[in-house]
Amino acid sequence: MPGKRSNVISWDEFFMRVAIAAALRSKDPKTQVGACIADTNNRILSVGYNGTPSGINDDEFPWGTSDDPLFDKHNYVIHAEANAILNYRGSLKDMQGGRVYVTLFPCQECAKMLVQAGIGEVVYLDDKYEGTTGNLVARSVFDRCGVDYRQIHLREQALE
Ligand SMILES: O=c1ccn([C@H]2C[C@H](O)[C@@H](COP(=O)(O)O)O2)c(=O)[nH]1
Ligand SMILES: [Zn+2]
Repeated sequence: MPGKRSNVISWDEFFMRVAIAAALRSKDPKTQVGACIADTNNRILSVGYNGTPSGINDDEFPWGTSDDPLFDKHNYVIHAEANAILNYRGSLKDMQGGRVYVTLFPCQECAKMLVQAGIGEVVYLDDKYEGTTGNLVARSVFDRCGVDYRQIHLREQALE
């Protein structure tokens, strides 16, 4: 009888790859973000990526930044973490102590939302806004609210 495969990917890697797959759906030409929420039993609860509100066609949306707030994408886009929380159709109680896997360290608004959703740990890939005010506030929110956060790095993985 053949033995079982042993070189399977870890839960961390699995959920982060799901978050990456979600980010691939993003129409933002500069920054694509994906989020995957897993519960304490390693079940995926929800997934999201940064995109426009459902009433705005993301194919026709002007995806730039502008001095005019009405034409700046930042004022319209729903962040990946927010979409992951909002996409969940079950009870928010299910997220208590769960983990969110994000391809980019959350902004301060998402940090507050993740705390309120009951997320216990943030696992992230990229931190390209490290050191900015929003990034420092987000870390402060997590620190004050007892939410752990850690960065992971993915290795190349082919199916064998
Ligand atoms: O917590 C976050 C922070 C940002 N995003 C999204 C929102 C925007 O679509 C991009 C950021 O655009 P920049 O041009 O890099 O400022 O990332 C998110 O989903 N979650
Ligand atoms: Zn955000």
